[in-house]
Order: sequence, then C-alpha cells, then structure tokens
Amino acid sequence: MTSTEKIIIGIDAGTSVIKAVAFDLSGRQIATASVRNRYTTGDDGSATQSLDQTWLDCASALRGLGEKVPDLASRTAAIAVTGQGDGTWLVGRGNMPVADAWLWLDARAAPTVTALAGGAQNRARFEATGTGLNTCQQGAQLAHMDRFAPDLLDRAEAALHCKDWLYLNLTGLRATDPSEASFTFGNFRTRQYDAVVIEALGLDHRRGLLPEIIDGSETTHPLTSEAAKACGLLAGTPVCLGYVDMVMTALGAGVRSGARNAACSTIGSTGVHLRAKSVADVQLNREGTGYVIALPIPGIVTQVQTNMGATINIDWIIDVAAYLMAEAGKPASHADLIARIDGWFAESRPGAVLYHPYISEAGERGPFVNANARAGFTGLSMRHGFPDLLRSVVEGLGLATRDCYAAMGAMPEELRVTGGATRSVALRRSLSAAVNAPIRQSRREETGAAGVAMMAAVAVGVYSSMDDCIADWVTPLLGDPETPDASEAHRFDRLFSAYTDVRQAMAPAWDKLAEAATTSPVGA
Ligand SMILES: Nc1ncnc2c1ncn2[C@@H]1O[C@H](COP(=O)(O)OP(=O)(O)O)[C@@H](O)[C@H]1O
Ligand SMILES: O=P(O)(O)OC[C@H](O)[C@H](O)CO
Repeated sequence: MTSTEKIIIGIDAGTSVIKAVAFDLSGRQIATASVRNRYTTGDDGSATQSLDQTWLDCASALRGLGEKVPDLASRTAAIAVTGQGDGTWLVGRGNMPVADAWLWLDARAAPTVTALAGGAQNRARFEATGTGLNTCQQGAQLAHMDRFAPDLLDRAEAALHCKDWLYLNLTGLRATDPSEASFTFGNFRTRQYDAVVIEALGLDHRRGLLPEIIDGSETTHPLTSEAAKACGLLAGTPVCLGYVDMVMTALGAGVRSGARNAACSTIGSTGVHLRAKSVADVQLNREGTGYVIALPIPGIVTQVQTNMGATINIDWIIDVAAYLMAEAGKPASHADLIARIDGWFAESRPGAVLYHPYISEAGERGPFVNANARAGFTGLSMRHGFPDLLRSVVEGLGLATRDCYAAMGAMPEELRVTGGATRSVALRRSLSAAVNAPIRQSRREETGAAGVAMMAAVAVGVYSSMDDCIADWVTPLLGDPETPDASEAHRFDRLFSAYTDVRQAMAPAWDKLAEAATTSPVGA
C-alpha cells in the first residue's frame, strides 16, 4: 500500500453538525459523513446537550464514513478530534456524565460574569488568559454552578469540553488541550493552568476538576477496543486531541501560510475573527475583551474577537420570510430562500440602513460583552422593503467584523474567509468593503476537520512541522484575492461610524428591555 492510500480522519463536533472527514496524507479530502447535532434551549437561558448522545452521534458519523471509504479501518493512520468550544461537560465516577453539558450558548452564568468582571482580580485574570469573561466560558459557568448548583460540581470528577469528552470516549483518557486550558484557566504564554486565574474565578477548591493538558500535535493515545467497535475502526489507531474548533478552522482556512501570520474570519453560526501573531505581539485591550487562543505552532497564538451570532442573523430573517410565505400558502424551504439572498441583495440599493446583529439570546461578546445586547435595525423609512432589510443584515455582518478587527489594532491587509455564508458574493463584497481589504476565500470544504487532521499529520510524523503541513494542505487552496470596491469602502466608513455610535448609545436601553422582559408576567 502506498502512503497516499493512508487516511487521516478529522472529526469536527460543531454546534449544528458533527462531521467525520477523511483526508489523504497530502490533505486531499476524500469523503465526509455527518450527523445533525441536537441541543435543547430553555426560557431560563439554558442551552444543554446530552453527552451520551454526542458520543453516539460521533460514532455514527465515523461509521457513516466507513460506509463511504473502502477499507477505512485498515487505512486510517490517525484520528483527530475538535469540537465546539467553551461550555461545561462534567463527568463523574466511572466517566459517567453528571448532567447534560452547558453549551457556549448557555446564558445562565450572566449574573456571575457581572460579579466576577467587577472583582479586583479580574484584570490579573485577563492579563494571564488574554480573554475577557463571558457567559460562554467554562470558568464563568463553573463559578456560577459553584454558587447556585454546587451539587453538580460535588458529583463531578472532571470538567471537560466537547472535544475532550469525545477524546475520553475514544481513548479512555481525561484530558484537555492547551488552547481551551489557557484561555479559560491559564496563561497563553506558558499554555499551562495559572493559579492567579483559578483564584480570580473563585475556583481554588475546585482545582481538582481540571484535567491534564496534552498537546495533540506531540502526543497521541490509542483508540480503545470498545471505541473501535463502536466506530468501525481498529483498536490502537492513534487518536489526536485537537485544539478548540475556532483555531482549527482558522488553521485550515489560512490564518497562517507560507510561515506568515494573517487574519481570518469564519462566518458560521458565530463570527470568529482572528489574527495570528507571536506571543510578544499580543496587545491586550483596556476593555478586557476578546480571546487569545493558542495555535498548534510553538510561540504562535491568535488574537480573537468573536461575535456571538453571525449566520444565525441570516437564518432569523430567512425564517421570518419563510413564515410569511407559508402563511400565504406558498411554503419555501430554508435552502431555497438562502439561495435567493444574493438576488434580493442585488435588488436593493446601497443605502444607509444599519442592522446590529446581536440576535443571540446570550447577547454579544465581541468586541464588547453585554448579555443584554439585542439586534435592531436603524434608519428605516417607508421606502425600505424586504430586500433592503436583507441587505442590511448581510452588511451588518460586515460591520460587526470591522468592529472586531478595530478592537485588535489596524485593519488586516488581507482577510482570509471561510464558513457557509462566504459562498455568498454579496457577503464577501460586504466583508471586503467593511474592512477595506482584499478577501481570499478558502476552497477547502471542511476547514475545521482539515485543521485538526493537520495536527494528527504532524503528530504521527507525516510532516516534521506545522508550517510544512500548511504548505501542502492550506496554501494551494487559498482563492485569488477579491479586492474591495472603493466607493463601497467609503460608504462602509460612514456606516461604521454610525454603527458604533448606535451600539454605544443602546446599552442603557438594552438593560431596561432586559429588566422589562424579566418582570413581565408569564403569558402576558
Ligand atoms: N449563499 C448564501 N448566502 C447567504 N448566506 C448563506 C449562504 N449559504 C449559507 N449561508 C448561511 O450560512 C448558514 C450555514 O450554511 P451551510 O451551508 O449549512 O454552511 P456550513 O457548510 O458551514 O454548515 C446558513 O444557514 C445561512 O445562514
Ligand atoms: O460549533 P461552532 O459554531 O463551529 O463553534 C462554536 C465555537 O466553538 C463557540 O462559539 C465557542 O464559544
């Protein structure tokens, strides 16, 4: 068997879909199998997911891949796993789940975030982690559970993240990776836990819940025979624990290539905007927001600002349209309506309607943190119709992207983009005009799975360094630069100035609305 026939499987356990993707050793995608992910939301702001179901769905995706790739089990050189970040996946005795996981979408920790963010030690915590506190994070969620549901933590033996839970099921080992460990509980300079951070979160007495940190690009563990049976693979196959999906996706999409650091935006359910840099170049902002997330490259991290919601804003307005069409007796599928977005956009005229894309129930986290922030249109008149609303939602994603980069220094000279919505020409043009920089869209279909598979490729010695791997797996798939239209860039300069004015002015109103919502009688 030649080396090109060997396969690396990348698993990307996302919030909407769990995917298993087969790549050959030079990075060519061979096949993909996926299972829709399921989670539950509640009126109390909860967003939870079954641990057992997640593992079953992951195993089912792997078996599905086996149905598509001949001799997958014997050809698999390594399996690598990444997944949705943040959130709290508690396991107790016998590695049994303690409760359903609290996802990154879970808003229940909001009061604890407010209390901790006002604490005397919060700046020291931020200086170490490089990461502003928000409701998504495990640190805030554990601190909240410690105050309001201590029994959960009393019954737990380890606090894991999604990919860590899957790694535990694949290998039997409780561990986490350097990225989530350092931005949540540690220091991005050392990639280790940091006592100052754990103390600032008030979690000294829960320190024992934090698992061992392992770097998947250096260390793998063998697939257990039980997991092998469940997934249709061979026991002993090396398994690599990836970094959090946000940086795996960026790695696969070109946040670094040709040994150069670049900027990359993922326009997925959430919008993630990252700049790769060396540790010494990280500039921590005064407001204490954003993330610093390690890359699996020595000394290189990403400085990150992330919008809580990106494509969920598009889905929201499309769902409004779908509802009206169904009421009118002309039902249309989500996919049909998504396909019409560029057409509607072209029908509307470039104007001055703003949309702030804070549609998530959890508010916003980048470049500012406010659990009460909510979406809104500004500047509507009688002349505006549905295509104009749609345009402003798409342009709002461009403005939110610019807002995030503005909080990290100068605008990028080139922006690499990935995510389902970047298939839209209108969205790519809006992003390009908003940051006034050329855009390069990665032609890589599954950037997250590719990013984590690249870690396995380095771990099992297919490449001697990540930069060598990037040269084969990433650089050749970068699309040609799409340059911004000068007059559009000028319009976006003006829109952006109004955009920041409006979002700053709205903060007290959002607080009043949140209060009104909590004091409204149920059913009123
Ligand atoms: N052509 C498009 N125009 C605008 N938005 C799009 C387009 N395609 C996808 N999207 C947005 O991205 C979301 C995810 O799309 P999907 O095709 O499922 O992406 P992925 O492959 O990343 O899962 C959609 O629900 C929609 O909000
Ligand atoms: O599951 P997706 O939307 O790909 O990723 C979610 C992120 O990891 C999350 O936003 C981290 O807070």
